Formats: sequence, structure tokens, C-alpha cells
Amino acid sequence: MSAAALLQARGLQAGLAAPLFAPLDLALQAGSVTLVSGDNGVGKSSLMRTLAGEQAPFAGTVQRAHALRVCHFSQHAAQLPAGPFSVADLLALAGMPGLAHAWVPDDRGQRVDRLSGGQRQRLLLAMALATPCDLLLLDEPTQYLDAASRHVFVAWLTTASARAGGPAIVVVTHDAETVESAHHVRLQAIIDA
Ligand SMILES: Nc1ncnc2c1ncn2[C@@H]1O[C@H](COP(=O)(O)OP(=O)(O)OP(=O)(O)O)[C@@H](O)[C@H]1O
Repeated sequence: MSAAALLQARGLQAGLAAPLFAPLDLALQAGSVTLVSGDNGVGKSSLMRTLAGEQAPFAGTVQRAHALRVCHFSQHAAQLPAGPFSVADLLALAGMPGLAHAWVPDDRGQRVDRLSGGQRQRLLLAMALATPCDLLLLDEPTQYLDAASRHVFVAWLTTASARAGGPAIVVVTHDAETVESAHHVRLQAIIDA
């Protein structure tokens, strides 16, 4: 593994029955921001699951630094099971009862399953961004967010990309082209001969 890489992928292809995209090489350093794009169905979420270690690679290798702490905010994170959980319950369960963020609803007694899709996405995203980790995987974090909230997220990412020693961040999004220091990866679909 190259010096200081938290995760290194070589010839990586994700997929269950068949490879979804052309082989990919990645070396994710602390403090780096990588933006992943590609057509619908090309395998962006599958790549994120594979980087997280939740799905085995179809081909190639993924090497993670010892004891790497991974936080994976998946595309369907906002679809929580229905139940009488309040915002305060959820924060307590996540070990961050005092989380202070503009995206945490003022009324912490509200049921999470009664928040709007965007409110829930913002709450869960605020929690993900506050989770101590070495590799932060964010899969379409800006879906459901209004323009102002997308702007807040992109500003956060811009700051994160300029900060040395933070987590390696990988984001599937169409909203962050303005993050100049980010590394861009566009997944290329496998074309059947
Ligand atoms: N659990 C699963 N079982 C079988 N096939 C799956 C599963 N999850 C995803 N796939 C298939 O893998 C392919 C890639 O899906 P994936 O969600 O990774 O793509 P994506 O690039 O994230 O798509 P989108 O832009 O629509 O979110 C799709 O053809 C999908 O049907």
C-alpha cells in the first residue's frame, strides 16, 4: 500500500453477478476528497458498499489501513424503519446526544419518522458528518436537500478538502463540481461485446 493511503484499490470492479464498471485504481489519503460520478446503474452505490467492506469486490483488491474506522452514509439512509423514535432517541442511540448543528430539529422530541424526507436527510447527514471516522463514504448525501442545504453541504466539503489530516472522504453527488481540490472519478460502464 502506498505511503499514508488509508485505502488502496487496484483493478477494482464491483458487481454481484457481473462486473459493473471498468477496473478502478484508487489511493485514498487522509484529508482527500474524491467525487464519484457516472450514469444511473453504473455501480456507484455498489462501489461504495465495496469500499465499506459490506460487499466483496467482483474483481481486484481493496486494502484498508489497520483498524480503519469507516462511516457509510448510504443512498437509502433516510429510509428509517417506522417507529416511535424521537430525534433525541436517535441522537442518544448514536452516542451524540448533545449534537449541535443547524440541521438538527429544534424540537428534539419530534418523531424521526414524521420528519419530512429532507429534514430526515439533513438530520442523518449531520450525524454522519459528526461521526469520528477515517473513511467517510457519502452516497448521494444531497438528495432531498433544498438549494440552501446543498450549498451548506458543498461549503462543508470545500472546507474539509482544505483541512489536512481529516478523514478520506468519498462522495457520490452531482452538486460538488465546484470543490476544486477534489479528485474526480467517473465510472465507465462495461459495454457488452
Ligand atoms: N442487492 C442487489 N442485488 C442485485 N443487484 C443489485 C443489487 N443492488 C444493486 N444491484 C444492481 O447493480 C447495478 C448497479 O446498481 P447501483 O445502485 O450500484 O448503481 P448506481 O450507479 O448507484 O445507480 P443510481 O445512479 O441509479 O443510484 C444495478 O443494475 C442494480 O440493479
